[in-house]
Amino acid sequence: MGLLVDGKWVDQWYDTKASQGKFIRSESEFRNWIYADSEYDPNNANHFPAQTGRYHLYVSLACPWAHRTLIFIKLKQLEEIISISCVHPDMLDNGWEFKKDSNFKDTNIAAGDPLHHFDFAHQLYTKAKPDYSGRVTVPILWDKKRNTIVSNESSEIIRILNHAFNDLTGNFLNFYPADKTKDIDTLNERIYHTVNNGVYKCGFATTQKAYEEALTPLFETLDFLEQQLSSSMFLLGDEQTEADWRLFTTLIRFDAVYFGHFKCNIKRILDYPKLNAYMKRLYDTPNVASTVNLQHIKRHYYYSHKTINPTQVVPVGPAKLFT
Ligand SMILES: N[C@@H](CCC(=O)N[C@@H](CS)C(=O)NCC(=O)O)C(=O)O
Repeated sequence: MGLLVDGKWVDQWYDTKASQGKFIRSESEFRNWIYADSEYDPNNANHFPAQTGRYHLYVSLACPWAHRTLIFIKLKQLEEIISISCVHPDMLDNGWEFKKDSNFKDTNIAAGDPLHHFDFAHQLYTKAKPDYSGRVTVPILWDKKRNTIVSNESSEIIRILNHAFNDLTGNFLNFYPADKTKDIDTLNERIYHTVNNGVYKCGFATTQKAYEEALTPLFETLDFLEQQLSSSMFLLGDEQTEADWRLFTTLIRFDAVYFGHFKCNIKRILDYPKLNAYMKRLYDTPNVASTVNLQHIKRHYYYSHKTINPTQVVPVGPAKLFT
């Protein structure tokens, strides 16, 4: 685990000393946008045009943020428009790596970097910006034409995928409809801070206080969501929205990883009847189950985070995720 400093790779774990043991996530750096023809402005350097075959999405099958983008590729039927490949689950001294490994083959997604044949994801960042300083994260949405990173911010990549390529795919499913944007944003805000990032705040905390300060709101939100789901199929009624998919990728990792490895162990998702049934409903959405790779998920967290799990032993359980 490390980061780039002025374009040079430095192997360094998260620094929590300056923040009283708290894990603080850094902001994503590449924040450009892809637009459909009618909205694209060629004079704006932050605009990229929606085109078939032009973009490549680098994901980790272990990563909940990258997982959102992969789910949107499936929901929006973008496989023929955007190519995809995945990194190796182990994120060690060199950060994310592209090495191919028959032990971690995914039947749905090719491994490696088919565009540049790089060894490490940090090489993509320095190709896009030679003096880049910051973390090297996935997902990475790459433009093959301008040879640069369009975006490395999953919340924005899913908004792009939700809309920009509609005319090319003919898929007009909208997970961020105009009449629900306020409610989605409100839910996203709470779920991001207390659940999506909340589990990381628990897991990467280096003081008891910082850990407990993250644990309490995490379970308050899970209790709230259990209530919320007592009267509807999805978080905002009987139609899926972006908020559901942002929550799903954390829920599906919870019992297998966050409960043990990140010490989020007041309750499992299995102990929440409504949340568990909801997670199964989302999992059963066509083409979604194929995006869930528990082998990559468990291996990544337990093997890569040596400060939390120095033996790197990966647990065998849980026996089941669904009731
Ligand atoms: N805000 C980013 C966060 C992405 C992120 O933190 N990804 C993790 C993997 S789960 C990562 O690549 N971490 C590497 C690091 O922090 O050095 C997003 O949502 O896209």
